Amino acid sequence: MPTLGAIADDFTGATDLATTLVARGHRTVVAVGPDSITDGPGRAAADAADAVVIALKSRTAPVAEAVDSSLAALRALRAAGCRRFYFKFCSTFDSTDRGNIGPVADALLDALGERRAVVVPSFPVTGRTVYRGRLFVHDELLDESPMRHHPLTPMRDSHVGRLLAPQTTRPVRLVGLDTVRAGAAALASALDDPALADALVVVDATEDEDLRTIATATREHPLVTGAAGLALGLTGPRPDAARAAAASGPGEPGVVLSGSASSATRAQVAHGRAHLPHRRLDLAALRADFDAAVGDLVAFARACWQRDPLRPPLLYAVGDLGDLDDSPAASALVERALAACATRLVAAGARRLLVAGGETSGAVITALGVRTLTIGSPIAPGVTWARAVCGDENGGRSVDVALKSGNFGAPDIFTEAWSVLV
Ligand SMILES: Nc1ncnc2c1ncn2[C@@H]1O[C@H](COP(=O)(O)OP(=O)(O)OP(=O)(O)O)[C@@H](O)[C@H]1O
Ligand SMILES: O=C(O)[C@@H](O)C(=O)CO
Repeated sequence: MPTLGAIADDFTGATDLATTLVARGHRTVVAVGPDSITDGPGRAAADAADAVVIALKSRTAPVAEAVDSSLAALRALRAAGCRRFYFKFCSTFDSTDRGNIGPVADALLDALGERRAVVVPSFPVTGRTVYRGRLFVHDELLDESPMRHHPLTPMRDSHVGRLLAPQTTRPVRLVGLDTVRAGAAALASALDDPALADALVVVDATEDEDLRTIATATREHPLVTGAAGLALGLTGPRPDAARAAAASGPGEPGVVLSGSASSATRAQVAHGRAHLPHRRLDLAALRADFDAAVGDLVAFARACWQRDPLRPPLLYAVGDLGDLDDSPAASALVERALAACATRLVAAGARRLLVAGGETSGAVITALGVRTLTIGSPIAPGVTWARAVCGDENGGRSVDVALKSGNFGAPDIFTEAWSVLV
């Protein structure tokens, strides 16, 4: 029976957290939405796990919808037996003045009858650190990093407290690195200070050891919030937690579907364009005749498989920022198109899909009717292969999926990820 329940605000974040939990000794299942673990095989998978991560597509949803789905996830996790909870948001704090990090954290605290929670975006292995409340992405402050230009959540400040304050009804407080470095006991008593009793508390961390200290200091807190880094300090009961074997064999058809406009993905798209057969989504063609435009992309991918099964085609939405279309429906159109490509390509034989972008991954996995994901071979920090069973409407096929966060992975990930799939 699981004891740790996590709610991730997007799908790449869910597999990011799950891969860290597996590495730390938790048998972990990723469930697609709260309903996936209420009965059937999803329920059985949850019962056999130490940790369950529920993947939501709530990061950029309307606030009320994000709150409702997060509360539904909390109810499902409690019903499954979980006693501690982890709200996983993005390591670059992707959100707007309205939310959804603050409103979801507030709602989860209220539902648990709790008053305060730590807020820990730091994830040093991917370059995210927090010092004096400012979030850095490698050497740059968040608002000076390419996250400034994100199509859905442009990050125009780097002070986590200032980003969070307009989103929450609670006061926002900061606990600095000096307190963290004083050790878990000192940090625990600092967090128990009555001045922080009702607050969301942003905690500095620049190294993995800081995250382990924060995890130890908060081990009695029913709710923690953060990126995946905090899970480094959560030791599970099974150091040998197994990883799923691949569903597909080498040479079986694969595809890269990229809807991300993030800078790391743009470098990966550039590398992919140099080494893989590729096509960019044509938004005008999709608007004019959606089915025909998707049909062209699918036909292209199938022809690529026939020519060279070892070089998966790359279907991508953004090569450079000039490709971005700022009309309101463009992002939904791209998500719908890549999701339609995924279902049609799986029907045509695709067994391995590398998807770039959290929203994009949510659209693809939902369209495939996947209910649970089992973590397989790791690819890069925060990126892993996972084994998924498609819904009956997609033939119930088992496929391998890698859900890559927009800003994770080396430039050659689209060509190199396949070699670790065993
Ligand atoms: N050409 C385009 N014009 C407008 N919107 C686009 C275009 N291409 C992609 N998008 C949209 O941009 C959004 C990118 O978000 P997504 O979460 O998929 O990537 P990301 O933010 O880089 O990833 P992550 O959340 O994992 O960091 C998607 O909604 C996608 O549909
Ligand atoms: O924390 C991160 O950066 C990622 O897991 C993520 O949330 C990507 O969308």
